[in-house]
Amino acid sequence: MSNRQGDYRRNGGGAYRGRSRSPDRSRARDLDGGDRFSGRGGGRDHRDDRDFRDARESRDYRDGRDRDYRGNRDSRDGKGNKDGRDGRFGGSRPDMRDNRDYRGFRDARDGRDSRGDSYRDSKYSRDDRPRDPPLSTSTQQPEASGDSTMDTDQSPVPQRKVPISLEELIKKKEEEKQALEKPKFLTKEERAQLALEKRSKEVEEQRRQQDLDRQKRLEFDSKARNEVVDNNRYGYDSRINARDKAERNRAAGKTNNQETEDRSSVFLGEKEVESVKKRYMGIEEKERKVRKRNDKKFVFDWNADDDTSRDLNPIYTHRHSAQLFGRGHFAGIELKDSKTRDQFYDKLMAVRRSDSESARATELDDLAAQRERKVNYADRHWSDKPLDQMKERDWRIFKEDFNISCKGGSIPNPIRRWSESTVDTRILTVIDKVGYKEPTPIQRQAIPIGLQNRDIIGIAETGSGKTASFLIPMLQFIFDLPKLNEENMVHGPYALILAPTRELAQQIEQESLKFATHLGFNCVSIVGGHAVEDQAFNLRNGAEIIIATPGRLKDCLERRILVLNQCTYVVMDEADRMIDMGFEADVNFILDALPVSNSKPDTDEAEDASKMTMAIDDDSQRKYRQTTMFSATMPPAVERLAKKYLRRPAVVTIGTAGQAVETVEQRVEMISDENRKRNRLMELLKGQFAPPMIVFVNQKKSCDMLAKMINGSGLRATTLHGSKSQEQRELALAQLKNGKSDVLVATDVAGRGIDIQNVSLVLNYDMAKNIEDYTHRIGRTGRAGRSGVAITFLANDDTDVMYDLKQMLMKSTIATIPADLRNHEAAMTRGGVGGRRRGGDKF
Ligand SMILES: Nc1ncnc2c1ncn2[C@@H]1O[C@H](COP(=O)(O)OP(=O)(O)OP(=O)(O)O)[C@@H](O)[C@H]1O
Repeated sequence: MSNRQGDYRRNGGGAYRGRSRSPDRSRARDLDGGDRFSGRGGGRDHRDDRDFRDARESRDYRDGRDRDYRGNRDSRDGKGNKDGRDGRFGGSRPDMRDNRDYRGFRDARDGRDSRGDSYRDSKYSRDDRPRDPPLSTSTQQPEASGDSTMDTDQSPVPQRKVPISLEELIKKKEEEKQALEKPKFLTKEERAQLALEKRSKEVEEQRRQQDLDRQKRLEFDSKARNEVVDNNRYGYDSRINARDKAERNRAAGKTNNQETEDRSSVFLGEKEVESVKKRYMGIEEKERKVRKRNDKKFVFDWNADDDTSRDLNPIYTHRHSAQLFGRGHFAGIELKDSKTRDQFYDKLMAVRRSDSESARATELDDLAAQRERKVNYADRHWSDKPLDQMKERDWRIFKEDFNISCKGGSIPNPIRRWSESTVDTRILTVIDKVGYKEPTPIQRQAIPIGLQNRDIIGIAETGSGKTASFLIPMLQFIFDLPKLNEENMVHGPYALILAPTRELAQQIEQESLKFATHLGFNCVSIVGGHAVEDQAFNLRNGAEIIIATPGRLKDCLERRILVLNQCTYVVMDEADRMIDMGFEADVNFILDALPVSNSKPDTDEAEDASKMTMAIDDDSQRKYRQTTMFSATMPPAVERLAKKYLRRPAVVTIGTAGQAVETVEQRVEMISDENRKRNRLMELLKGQFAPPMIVFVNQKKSCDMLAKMINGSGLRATTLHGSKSQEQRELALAQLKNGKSDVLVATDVAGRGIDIQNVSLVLNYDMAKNIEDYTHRIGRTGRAGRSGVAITFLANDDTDVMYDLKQMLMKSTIATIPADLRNHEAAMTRGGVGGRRRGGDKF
């Protein structure tokens, strides 16, 4: 055993060498173990002793944290432990590292000294294994040693503390430093412990800081209190007192709310307190006003007492109100008013003035009064002024009063009364006889224009007297022409009036006859439904005025029954309707049959009244042809006709073009079901309305059917539509006019121009196909200033016209729009059929 030990010892200092030379793993363990053994058994060997001490220290160290570290390191990256570098296990051979790894892992797991394990792993048996030296001392000897030196040092050596060398100390420190720098593995408990310590330190620091702050605040408060004593004389004491009081209250156990109220009342006004409460305490809110559909137009979200500005600021309680009197005066101040207020000064001045000064003052007063009289005179209403004193401003006001608007150059002033017009007195006499006291608006403006021989487009609401507005200038025009005789009557009439329907043509004839018979003029109507021969017979004596429907007139012209060689005055009544009915070609044919020698030039001369009223040439009395168009509606389709045949026309519009007359109350009922319509029709006809009444339908067969039904109910009904004979049509109208019928059931044939007195109700059993026809239909009532009612049954199919109808009802002040129509999808946007613009006005 000693030999073996000796062998080992000889190899002791060269552990590395021995290991490197021994690839065998078991041998390496032997060498390793031997090396360690000899090192410890070095006894007095200086180095060995140190080694021993190191080993002891190392063991102590290992028992502590290093063991964990080592175990961790070993198990983590498989590298050799620190002891290996000391040479005790040394070497970098992989086999050895494996061995160390295993040991390190086990150490970490068991928490035992790895050295013992190394011994166990060595080839030494239990008996041969050297004993561990006691930890407390370094003097114990190894159990065996093959070294002679050891043998000689058998006697106990007095213990001597050898100071550690400087190099080793540095090395040791270096190692410790490295160890500290390396990452340390901490158990969960240790980490928790560290976190607790850290937190407690933070809490401690916070408390310390709070104490410091509190201390500072107390110091500040006491300092401020001292200052407040000085400030009392400046009035700050009340605020401080309030705060003190609040503190006292708090001390006395008052509630927070009471306290806040007390404080608020000191600093804030009542309103402010309320608003603060509302903001922070959620005080109950006033209910917000919900605006109802039928409420007044302007509804505000606030009440008058919601205005807090008055209460908050005394400045606003006595507001200054601007003293402005009357508009139109300089700086808004009326001199008259200020004069009366200055009477005091006037009296004072009168007392103080000398005689000469008083005389001068009187003179000045007279001048002022004179000036005032002049101003007052000039400011008179147009109705108080003679014609020659009418100013431009007066005419403007006059036109505004009658809703007259004109387009075109050199438009003459309107007529205020019949006597002021330049119309022949014989005509005026007839006007008086007919009973037209005052001219209607369209007559006021269209007659003077017509008298200037200007072309006119006249647009005025239904029943507004358009017939007379073209008839009167026409009569005047004919007056200036040579009397019709045997010679010139073969050249045809002087004037031609075209109308879309026979009824309208005949009605115009009757109206014309009122005037013409008195004036000695002859009027003849040429309409369909009557024998051409009869009409030719009527023309045997010639006629100054012919009223015709385009179709029959064309027929007559083609058959040479009539010629238009001297026709110089042309009227197209309801021109839009003629085009609608497809008469445009016929109208063109007729107008082309007029002589071209007297057509007006398309220059500014056409607007020159002096030139247009004169004869074209000196040797004859021929005049320029005058062409006019009149209707209540004037859609753009008429523009083509107007452009071709009218020269520089003056466009006169009364009110808004296409608008229904304001005297008609329009009502709409949404009914689609036929049975309901019939029931409602009977209910209305037998209700509040007095005869005559007119019911409009869209189909001829509906006319007869409804008339039968109405007749069955006890009312007397008659019908008017295109399939009736002319006699039946005329009879129907005559019966309604003379009261033999109560109800006229008609198609649109009766929609235009038919003038029956006192029609109380127009009922659109079927809605008209377009808004123009609707306007004319409802215009059969409320004529010549009288009032009437128009009721329309609107079906869901009438989508094409809903938008225009809604717009028309909205414009009227006395119309009611049902919710069904107001909210109907088709009433929201313009519909229209075939791209045609509805209700438009080009002129
Ligand atoms: N100045 C007037 N004073 C009183 N009544 C008048 C006046 N002018 C016309 N009238 C009467 O007013 C009614 C309507 O006149 P007229 O038929 O000419 O109207 P309108 O505008 O042509 O109507 P519509 O557009 O329906 O054809 C007639 O009965 C007519 O006698």
